[in-house]
Amino acid sequence: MTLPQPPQALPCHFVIFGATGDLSAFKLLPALYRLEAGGRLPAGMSIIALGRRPWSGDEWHRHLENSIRRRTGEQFNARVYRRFAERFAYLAGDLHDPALYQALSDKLCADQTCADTVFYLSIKPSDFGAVIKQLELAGLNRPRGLHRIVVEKPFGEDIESARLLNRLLHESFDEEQIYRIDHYLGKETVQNLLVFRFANTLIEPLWNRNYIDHVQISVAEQAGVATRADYYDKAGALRDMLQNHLLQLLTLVAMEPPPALEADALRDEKVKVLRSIRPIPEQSIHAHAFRAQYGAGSIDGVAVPGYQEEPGVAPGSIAETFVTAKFYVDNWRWRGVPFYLRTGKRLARQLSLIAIRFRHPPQQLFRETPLEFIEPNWVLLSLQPSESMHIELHSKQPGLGMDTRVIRLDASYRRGREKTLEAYETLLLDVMEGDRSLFLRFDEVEWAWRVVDPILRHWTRQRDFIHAYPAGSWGPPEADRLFDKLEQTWRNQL
Ligand SMILES: NC(=O)C1=CN([C@@H]2O[C@H](COP(=O)(O)OP(=O)(O)OC[C@H]3O[C@@H](n4cnc5c(N)ncnc54)[C@H](OP(=O)(O)O)[C@@H]3O)[C@@H](O)[C@H]2O)C=CC1
Ligand SMILES: O=C1O[C@H](COP(=O)(O)O)[C@@H](O)[C@H](O)[C@H]1O
Repeated sequence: MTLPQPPQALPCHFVIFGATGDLSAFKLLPALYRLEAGGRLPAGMSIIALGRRPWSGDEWHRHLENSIRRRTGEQFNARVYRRFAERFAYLAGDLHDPALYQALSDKLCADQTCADTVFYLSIKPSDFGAVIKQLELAGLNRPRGLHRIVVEKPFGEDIESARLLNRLLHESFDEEQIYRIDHYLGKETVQNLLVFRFANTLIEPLWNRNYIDHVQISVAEQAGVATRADYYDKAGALRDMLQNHLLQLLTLVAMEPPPALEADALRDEKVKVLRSIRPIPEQSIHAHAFRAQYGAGSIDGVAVPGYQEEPGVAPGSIAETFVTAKFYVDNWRWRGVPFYLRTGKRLARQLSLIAIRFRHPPQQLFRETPLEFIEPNWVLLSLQPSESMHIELHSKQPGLGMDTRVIRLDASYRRGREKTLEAYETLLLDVMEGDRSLFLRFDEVEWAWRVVDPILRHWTRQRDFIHAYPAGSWGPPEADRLFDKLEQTWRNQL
């Protein structure tokens, strides 16, 4: 799946904006540590962590060590950690303040021979523009063509701001320097979806409206908003998850086989899917999208506060922590097949699952059992916590009668203790090696905004109401109104 890329030198510096935040603590720093442990970080590359907190170097290093220990547990290796920690310097400051960029420039330019830098924007989207402008004003984007900039999702806050952001980026960086990241594309389970579909002649002929009743894509989290309200309260689940991760999954389920497993060929096919999604008319948003916010409840028997009580959440906030939406891909393969997408925080269980439900057989062979009562076939692609793939079929129960039971074929791709790289390890390595294959092209982002923009506009007008669900549930039952048929219900387990 890798396109030949122009050779790019390994970077000398890796700069993280938002290094004190959640993404950094839980995903970026542990991924960099694992790359260090695997001997994959460029020798001599320094890592500059930028945060708002006025921390000393020691305070930063305590935070760094805690983050790594928390994620590595018994795998923590003190020798590797020492080598890793030596790469870091912490710079405190406000990212709107030119003084921060002066201090950064002093650090980066101290060694005149070593220039190539990765700038990683692990901050809220409304701050992306300010950082890009300040980098330009401080001359840190020069010489043009040299550095790389990684921009987290959501890329913008709606279609217009995404276009503006893209224009702004191109004023300072060439397209080859820009890495629009969606870490779901770095997950092996997600990449395996393409292999499952396009390397098996058994599957592909059934993968269409003639055999598939509907598709469900769920990303359910048990975690709440934690310390991320500064970002999340303005984003909400639609921008945070659905516009990017879930729509990317939808495109991979629905796309046509590309002419080659090459980055741009894949992107072209994904864009075709996004372009084929039927626009939701403003007057029927309520039948296609649903939002809600968690209230107090309990997760695994432990009481947890509601969203409104979380630190940093604005009083009376109507940010959605749960969203479900129904889309139709109006093309020859999929017309009439609903794609149900759902994601939420503080749900009953962590479950990221693509569940494909097949149609009932056309003939009622088992006279006592009406067709609607026969369990349909499912293909279940579980992304996490279990990384597995199952196909549910019917088989005869042993005995004299003709009773059937559901059997499951295990099509999981990982055997035993086989290890894989985590998404951020793969993607950070790609950035350092200059490989943009798994990163988004702007038209993908733009078309994805086109899909969700009508929902955002409608919700902005309805600023006064949001449904509620207790933490630890599967969301409000009212959300089921999106299903086209009574027999369609969410699949909440593998
Ligand atoms: N958390 C996750 O699991 C994932 C997050 N992302 C994306 O990563 C980005 C960041 O999210 P997340 O880490 O969760 O958000 P957080 O709110 O946890 O972190 C935001 C970071 O930005 C810094 N910051 C905010 N305002 C300023 C400012 N004015 N000056 C300097 N620094 C500032 C904060 O510094 P300080 O804390 O010191 O105030 C903090 O380091 C978002 O785009 C999100 O979509 C993507 C994938 C997963
Ligand atoms: O992008 C984000 O993703 C995480 C979930 O990522 P996962 O790899 O653990 O599934 C989500 O918690 C976060 O809100 C969002 O910003």
